[in-house]
Amino acid sequence: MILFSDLDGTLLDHDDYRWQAAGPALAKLKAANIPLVLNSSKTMPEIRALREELGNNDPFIVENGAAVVVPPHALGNAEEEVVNFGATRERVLEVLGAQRKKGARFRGFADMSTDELAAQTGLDPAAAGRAKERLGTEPLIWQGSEQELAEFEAALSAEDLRLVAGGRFLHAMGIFDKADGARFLLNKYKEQYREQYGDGPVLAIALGDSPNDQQMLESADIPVVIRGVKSEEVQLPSAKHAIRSLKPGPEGWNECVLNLLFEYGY
Ligand SMILES: O=C(O)[C@@H](COP(=O)(O)O)O[C@H]1O[C@H](CO)[C@@H](O)[C@H](O)[C@H]1O
Repeated sequence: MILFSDLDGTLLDHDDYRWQAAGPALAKLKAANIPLVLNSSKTMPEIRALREELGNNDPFIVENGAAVVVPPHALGNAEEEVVNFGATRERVLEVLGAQRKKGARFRGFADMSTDELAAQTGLDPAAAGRAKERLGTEPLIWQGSEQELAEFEAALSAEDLRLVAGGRFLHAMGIFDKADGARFLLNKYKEQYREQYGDGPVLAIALGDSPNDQQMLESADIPVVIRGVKSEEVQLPSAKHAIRSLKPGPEGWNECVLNLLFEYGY
């Protein structure tokens, strides 16, 4: 069994970013040696800081799938490996700049000071600084009309970029998503398990709360939609053993993961 989890609004509370309500399920996963792959639109420095807090040593996926990081000693790697997907942030910012010149109205992380971003998100200034260290995506607040947004999306698409909605921001990025990173790691885990234990099913569970989690949820064997500000916009893949949490954020995460662990005999 492998878990892929979104962060904001899923493992972390939407407002105060705390994960502690998920403590019991996190402890049980660790005791059972089940990998927990953090898969978020957050940046590499943000996720590194959280992994340290959680004592998590598993691979992780940053910026909506812009890069996968396999740490040393995971999946047979001696050294850290970073695999990049899609466009670079320079390319994203270049296209956004050109759109702004044509009249698109938005405010992105690159336009905000650390203090402004902290005020906007409720992150403390150090954490807001880590959120600004991006490599392949640009979160933004749209300030134009719905009609202008549709035109903006079409213009990005002509440049092989797209917009994906997180809980707070729209993310301008290349043509990749959280599912690409999850599939990449799942295949690596399957190879490793085959070598260690022979052929056998590996159950992939994915937890998320927003439209930017849709593809990751669809690619999992068990999609778990955590209740949150945008979770009604997430479609449950009907052919699967899908779950919606009753409680929001880390409380819902805790309940669903404990139930699944029990159901699968852990
Ligand atoms: O768009 C958003 O609401 C969140 C979504 O993050 P998840 O993919 O849900 O972990 O991500 C952005 O905002 C966060 C602060 O609220 C930052 O920490 C992230 O770096 C940024 O991508």
